[in-house]
Amino acid sequence: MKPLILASQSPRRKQLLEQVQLPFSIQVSNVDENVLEKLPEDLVVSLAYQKAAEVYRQFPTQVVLGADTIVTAGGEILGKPKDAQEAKNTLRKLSGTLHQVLTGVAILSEEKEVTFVEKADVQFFSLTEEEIEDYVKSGEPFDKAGAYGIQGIGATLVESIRGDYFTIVGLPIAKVVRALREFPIQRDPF
Ligand SMILES: Cc1cn([C@H]2C[C@H](O)[C@@H](COP(=O)(O)OP(=O)(O)OP(=O)(O)O)O2)c(=O)[nH]c1=O
Repeated sequence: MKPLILASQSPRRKQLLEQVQLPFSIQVSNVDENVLEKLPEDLVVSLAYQKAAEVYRQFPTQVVLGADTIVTAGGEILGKPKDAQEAKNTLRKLSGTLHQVLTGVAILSEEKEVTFVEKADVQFFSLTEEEIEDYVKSGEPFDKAGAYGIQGIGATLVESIRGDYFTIVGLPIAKVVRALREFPIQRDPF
């Protein structure tokens, strides 16, 4: 049985793995996220794979989990905003729209590799300029794809969702746990 490593600096991903009581450690990967695949589905899987692969190269006897989340709206990929201006522009684009959140997952081990992508639809309320300004001032948008966090103040921007809530937060935890059952990890509480 092998230890599980989460190749992520995301506090949300850490929390979700803790929530299901899987023992794991964290090794942060340093992947250049500017790689541009044509399809959003390919892009998130490729980024998740690269994050996991970088850590797996250093710990080839363990099982490594990587993930990546992006938002797509009107054919555009909206990643993490670089500054307040970009955060505001992103939120203006999402205002009143139905958009998609995609999370790619990659699990690597000596025995096998699994990759998959999960999608959720999110309908935003129409946002006022004041609402956008206030939200950006809160600082919450900066480390988040699409410049919002549904698990935080961003919850007030969301009218409805279709799909797995946890895909939006950054890790479709049920599918991840199910996929991990195929791997020889140290302890499966289920
Ligand atoms: C849409 C949305 C995104 N996010 C977050 C999840 C991800 O952490 C982040 C997207 O950035 P990612 O590049 O997927 O992940 P990360 O840089 O935070 O961490 P790492 O690469 O080390 O794994 O956006 C939320 O927390 N809530 C949301 O509602």
